[in-house]
Parts: sequence; structure tokens; C-alpha cells
Amino acid sequence: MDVHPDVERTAESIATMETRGAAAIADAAAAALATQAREGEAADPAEFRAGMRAAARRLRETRPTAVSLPNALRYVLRGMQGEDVTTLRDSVVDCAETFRYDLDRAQDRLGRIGAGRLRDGDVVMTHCHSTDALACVEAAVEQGKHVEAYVKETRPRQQGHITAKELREMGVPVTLVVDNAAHRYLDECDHVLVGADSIAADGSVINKIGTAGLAVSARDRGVPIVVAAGTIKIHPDTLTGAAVEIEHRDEAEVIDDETRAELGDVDVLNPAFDVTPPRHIDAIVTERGQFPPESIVTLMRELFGDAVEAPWQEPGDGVP
Ligand SMILES: O=C(COP(=O)(O)O)[C@H](O)[C@H](O)COP(=O)(O)O
Repeated sequence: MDVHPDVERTAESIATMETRGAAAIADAAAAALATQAREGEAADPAEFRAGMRAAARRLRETRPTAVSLPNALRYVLRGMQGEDVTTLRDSVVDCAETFRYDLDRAQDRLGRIGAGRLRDGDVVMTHCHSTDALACVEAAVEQGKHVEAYVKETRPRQQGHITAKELREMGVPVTLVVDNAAHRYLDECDHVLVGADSIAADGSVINKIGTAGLAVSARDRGVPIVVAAGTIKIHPDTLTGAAVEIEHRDEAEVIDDETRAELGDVDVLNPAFDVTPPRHIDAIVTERGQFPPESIVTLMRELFGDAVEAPWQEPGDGVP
């Protein structure tokens, strides 16, 4: 079944990482579902529902690791109610708008909670680019605290540059360092502050490749590791033992054609994310408060229950 061109465009922009970062991906997916509902050409309720499921599947298949994407799709499709096309359409559009509004508010709230951990004069080290992590720094700055940052470059796509720019816009002094220099500068830092793409039931945090190594180094240097992540990053499937799929991206992000020709028969691996175990994390800051990683499972049960649905599936199709 064809999906609305806007859904196709959004899916492309997520897959190519023009839209990236777990929160932005969730927001874009909800907006695309709203467009599918508003502008799709369904003749009857069954066709409307099938179109929504097809749109959600197209968005779902773009990137596998950030659970904010399926959580957004689940939220919007669960709100699809009605016996005629107009009612169905209105319910999806309303639900998508509520989701996007709540996502924004949740980030503001978790930012204020995370800011409570930052004292005047503190130095943070960041990895990748996380809007949740930056919300904590922004709130601290708004409270009048002076915060400085070491920003890891984050090879291969250098999302650290985005972080550096946004921190500078907040007036935060920034020192950009190559990833391998993190250990050297941790003694000058008071916190490691990162985001998350998914949080598993045991409190493990799945985030940009390099987070796990940074956390090991930070433990070694006695620097607390704070993960800023809205509850949309909680991965309900992990409650029943499912593993979080780690995305592997193209080797072209790591080496160019010329280098490839020079290297010859060499394998290149480009995993986009890694898993930091709960013992290396001090706190997970959400819009519902901050939690030790081990207690995330309680929040997970409260928010998602035990049954995880895949409402984008066609009836009778067993594959989520
Ligand atoms: O790992 C990344 C982004 O990876 P990529 O660049 O591969 O998408 C971010 O730390 C999380 O998605 C959290 O971001 P946010 O806090 O903005 O949701």
C-alpha cells in the first residue's frame, strides 16, 4: 500500500540521518502519521486503518535502535479510534499533536530536574548530540549557573560539532576534544552527561557508540555518569527479554573510496550504538524524576504494563 509522500520523505530523512537523535526522530514520526491521517485518501475506515499501519511500518523500518520511534508510533496508533473516516482522522491528528506537545514539555521538565545536579562552576563532558542532555545544561544556565563543557567530537559523524555549537549559543564555554582524549580530560570534569536511544529493563543504556567506553573511563576517574532521557526512551520489549538491536551503518561513514582502495581487503565495522551496563551509570534523569538505573524497571511497568503491542502489524501477521 502506498503511503503519503510526506511519510516517505520523513522516513528518508530519518534513514539518512538528516533527522537524527531519538527525540527528534519520535517527533518527526508522529508528525508524519498526522499528515498521513489528514491527507491520506482512504475511502472507508478499513482502508484508513491499513494506510496508517503501512505508514507506521515504513517509519519503523528506518532505524532500529532508538525505541522512541516505535514508542511514538504505538502512542499515536493506540489513539486511533472511531467508526468513520472523519472520526478516525481527527483522533490520530489529536493524538499526534498531544504526543508532540508532551514530548516537548517532558524535555523541559527533565532539563529542570537534571539542572539540579549541576552546581555553579561545574564542568560536564558530553558525547554525541542529545537534546535531553542539553536541556539540563540550558536549564542550569537559565538558573544563573556557570557551566563549562568538554565536548567529544564523536566519530564518525561528529555530532559533537552540533553540541558544541548549541552550547556556545547558550553561552557555555566549550572545549572540543577528539574521542580518544576523553580519559585525559576527565579529571577536569564534574559530570559525564549523555542522552539515550533506549533504556533496557535492567537499566542498561543504549546510546551513541563510545558511550560505554566513556563510562568505564569516568568510573576509573570517579566522575559521575548522568544519562538524561525522557521516558519515551524506555524500551518496553526488553521486559520480556528482547535485545535492543544495534544499528550498523555503512563503512563509507568511516573511510572514503580512496582509503578503501588503499586498504584493500580489510573489514570495516561501523556500529552506531553501544550498551553501557547499569553499574557504570549513576543516575537516569527523566521527566518523572531521577532514578538509579536498577529502578527503571518499576517505571517501565508503570508506563507500559507487561504487554507490548505492535499496532502497525497487519492482523494475523506475527512479525512485529
Ligand atoms: O545517540 C544519540 C544520537 O545518535 P544518532 O546521531 O545516530 O541519531 C543521542 O545521544 C540520543 O539519540 C539521544 O538524543 P536526544 O536526547 O536528542 O533524544
